[in-house]
Amino acid sequence: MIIRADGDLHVFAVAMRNRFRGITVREGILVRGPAGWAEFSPFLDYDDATCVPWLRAAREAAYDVWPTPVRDAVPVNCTVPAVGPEQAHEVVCRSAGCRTAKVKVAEPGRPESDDLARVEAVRDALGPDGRIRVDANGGWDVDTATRMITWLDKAAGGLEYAEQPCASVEELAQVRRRVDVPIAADESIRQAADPYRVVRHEAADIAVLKVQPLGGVLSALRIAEQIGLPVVVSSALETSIGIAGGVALAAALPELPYACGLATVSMLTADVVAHPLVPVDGALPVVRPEPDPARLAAVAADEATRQRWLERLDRVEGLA
Ligand SMILES: O=C(O)CCC(=O)c1ccccc1C(=O)O
Ligand SMILES: [Mg+2]
Repeated sequence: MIIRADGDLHVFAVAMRNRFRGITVREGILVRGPAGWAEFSPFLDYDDATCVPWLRAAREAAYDVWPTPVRDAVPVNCTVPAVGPEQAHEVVCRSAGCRTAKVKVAEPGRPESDDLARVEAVRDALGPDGRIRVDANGGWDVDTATRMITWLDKAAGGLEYAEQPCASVEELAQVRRRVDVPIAADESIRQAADPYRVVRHEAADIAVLKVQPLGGVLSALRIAEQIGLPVVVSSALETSIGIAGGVALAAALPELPYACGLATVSMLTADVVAHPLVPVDGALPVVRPEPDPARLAAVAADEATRQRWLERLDRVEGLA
C-alpha cells in the first residue's frame, strides 16, 4: 500500500522559530487518505531505512483507525530550547498555562554554566510548584551526567526526571544507579532495534514514546502496554497533522502520569490548520484537525524541495 495513490499530496517547508538540536527548518509531506490526513516528516539527515517506521506511521494515519480515547485533554510540557536565561524565562511565561517545562541541556560547545542558568531561569518563571525535566539527548558521559544531574537538580529546586543523559543503554543504567533523579529513555527506545532492552538493563524509570519513529499510534501503544514503565508521549516537531497522532496515542493510554512533550507546534513559524494544536490551560484538546487550504498553500515547498521529497518517498516506499 503506497500513500501516494490517493493524490492530494503536499510537500511543506516551515522554518523553526529557534534552532532546535541543529534543526532550522521542518520539511515533509502531508497527504489525505481515506481515514484522515497523514504527515511523513523524517529528519533531513536520516537515511532511507531509518524513514521506514515514519512511513508506516503515515500510512496508518491515512488508512487505519486510531484507538478510542479515554480522556479528552492531554496535559503538556513547554519545551525550552538551549537558549539564554532571558529567552528561557519568556518561553515559560508564554506557554499557555503549562505547569511542566522540559529544558534542553548538554548542547555541544556550550558551557555547563549555561545549562544551570537556563534551569534557574525556568524555575523562576514557573514558580515553586511547577515541574522541571531536562533532556540531554545523550550528550554526556557517565561522570558528566552524574555531576550535571546533581547540580541541575539543585539549580532547579528538584528535577522531575533527566531524559537520555547518555547515549547508550549501559551508560543510562550506570547513571541511574548513581543519582536520585529518575531517568527517562528517548533515543534508547526510538532508535533501538529492541525498545525493551532499556527495561532488561534497568536503565530507565520512564519511557518517552514518539509516534513517527515508532511506526504509528498502534505500534507505539503496543510498546506502551509491554514496556512496563510510565510513558511520556513526545513530538518529532510535526505540524498539527503529525501532532494529532501523538495526541491520539496519549489519549488512548490507560495511565498518563506525566505531561507530554506535544506542545511544539509553536516552535514552527507556521502551521497548516486553522486551529493549531497548541495548549489551552496547559493541555491539548483530543481532536484531529484538518489542513486549511490557504495555510497549506502558504507553506508549500519550492519545486526542487518537492521533487527531493517525492523521490525520498519513492525510495522509502520501495523499502517498506
Ligand atoms: O518533548 C518535547 O517537549 C518536545 C520534543 C523534543 O524534545 C524533540 C523533538 C524532536 C526531536 C527530538 C526531541 C527530543 O525529545 O529529544
Ligand atoms: Mg528527548
